[in-house]
Amino acid sequence: MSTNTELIRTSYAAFQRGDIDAALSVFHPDVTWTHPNGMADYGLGGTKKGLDEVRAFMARARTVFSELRQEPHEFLESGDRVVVLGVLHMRGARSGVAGAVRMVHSWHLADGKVTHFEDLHDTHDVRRIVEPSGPQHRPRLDAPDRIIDAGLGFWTAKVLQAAVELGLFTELAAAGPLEAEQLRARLGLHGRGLRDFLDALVSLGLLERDDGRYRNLPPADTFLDASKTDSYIGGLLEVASQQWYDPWGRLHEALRTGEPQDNIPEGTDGPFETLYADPERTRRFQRAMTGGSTGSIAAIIDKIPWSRYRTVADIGCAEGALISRVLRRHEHLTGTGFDLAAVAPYFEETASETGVGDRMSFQPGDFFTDPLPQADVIVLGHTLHDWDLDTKRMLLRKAYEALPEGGRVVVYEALIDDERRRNTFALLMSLHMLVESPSGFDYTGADCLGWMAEAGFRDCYVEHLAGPESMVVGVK
Ligand SMILES: C[S@@+](CC[C@H](N)C(=O)[O-])C[C@H]1O[C@@H](n2cnc3c(N)ncnc32)[C@H](O)[C@@H]1O
Repeated sequence: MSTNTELIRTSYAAFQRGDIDAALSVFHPDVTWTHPNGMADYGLGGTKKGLDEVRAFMARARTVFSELRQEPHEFLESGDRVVVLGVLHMRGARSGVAGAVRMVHSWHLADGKVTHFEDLHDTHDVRRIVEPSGPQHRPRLDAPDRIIDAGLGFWTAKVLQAAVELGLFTELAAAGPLEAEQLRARLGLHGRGLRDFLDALVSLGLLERDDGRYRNLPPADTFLDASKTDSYIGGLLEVASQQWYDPWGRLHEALRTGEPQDNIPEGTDGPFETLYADPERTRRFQRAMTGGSTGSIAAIIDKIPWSRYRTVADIGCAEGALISRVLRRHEHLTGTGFDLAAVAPYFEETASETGVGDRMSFQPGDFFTDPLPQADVIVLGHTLHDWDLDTKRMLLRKAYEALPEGGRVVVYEALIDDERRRNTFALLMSLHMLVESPSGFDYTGADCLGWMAEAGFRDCYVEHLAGPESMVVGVK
């Protein structure tokens, strides 16, 4: 190994031990140290010159982060430069929120001393950790109008769901701007309430109206046009309307009895077998899962170091959105979708439509009775939350058994924040499990880190993905 890389490794090791003097001993007294400008709000951005300024920077960093750990993964050396790829694990001092952010460190050396260091990372991700009042945190209900708005939240929900179920956005995407009367005829509507319905969607920022003609705004065009299969999320709203709305109407009953409210007759099979007995509901559910996972999948494609791995298995893969999208971006990978046999036709459809069918295959199975498929990376998306604690732990144990040394498990879903006071969506998702499943519940990143450690995983971390969702990653 070259001396430059060795030198830098010792600096990381010293920093990890908290031995700042040793960490800085490899730096030239006139070193320049550059941090992203986006961190200037916390007194950290810009370029520092000389060891005193670097020490002051580190002291400042300790007031912003109560924990800061660098996990270097790759050292790429070229001449007098070393570039290090890795992950920064941090906890916001004020927020208490922990998370991980990808980092690129660029080191310049001359005569065995570091002359310039630059830390590159996405400051937007850091902001979510330092100031957790981002999209996960809904406005507090601190005024009568806000309380009423939240209490009547189902009005907005039903307008959105009806628009999706009627195919309004898909029609507008295909036909271009249409007058209310044209929409009435094309969608087979009565006409009463139509203008209010369309203008409500204008007020919500999904439609625009010019000279009496309605058109999709970009969010509706991208996410609610069913013909854009890669970005469509409306499947989730269809299921919300047709399957979840009624049971949620009996939330109070679920809280009284602890029983799910989805009308599954007692003594029938598990929730998924009952759901999959009906092909129409099965198809709808598959589309809903894809819709709900689209944002997180896009982030996972970038946030796992896929170049180090050759195979990926998605446990509870539904129609295969994750496998097909990861494989499309990372052409060296092959993937296995593992799910109940009833899901096979929908997975095969995805395989044939996405152009990566030769690299993805379906393995039917039941994770209660079968081992999981062997792969370098095993993904469990929105799967642990369906089940009780013993099953969650059992699935992580099985994932550990199926991975090679160095392989990764990736668990992703809406994680409740560790203090259980911010991520409203994740808390509501857990109530959704109450209403929809016999024993499921959502959990915090800290909970999952604990279960992973019990299963034997090391170097575990939590990283934000999209909206209210995060992933927990562990290495075998
Ligand atoms: C909530 S969905 C999540 C789907 C997908 N991973 C996602 O995030 O969009 C749970 C998945 O677990 C699958 N599943 C349920 N019970 C299973 C079992 N016993 N064995 C294998 N898969 C199962 C379901 O069929 C479903 O596809």
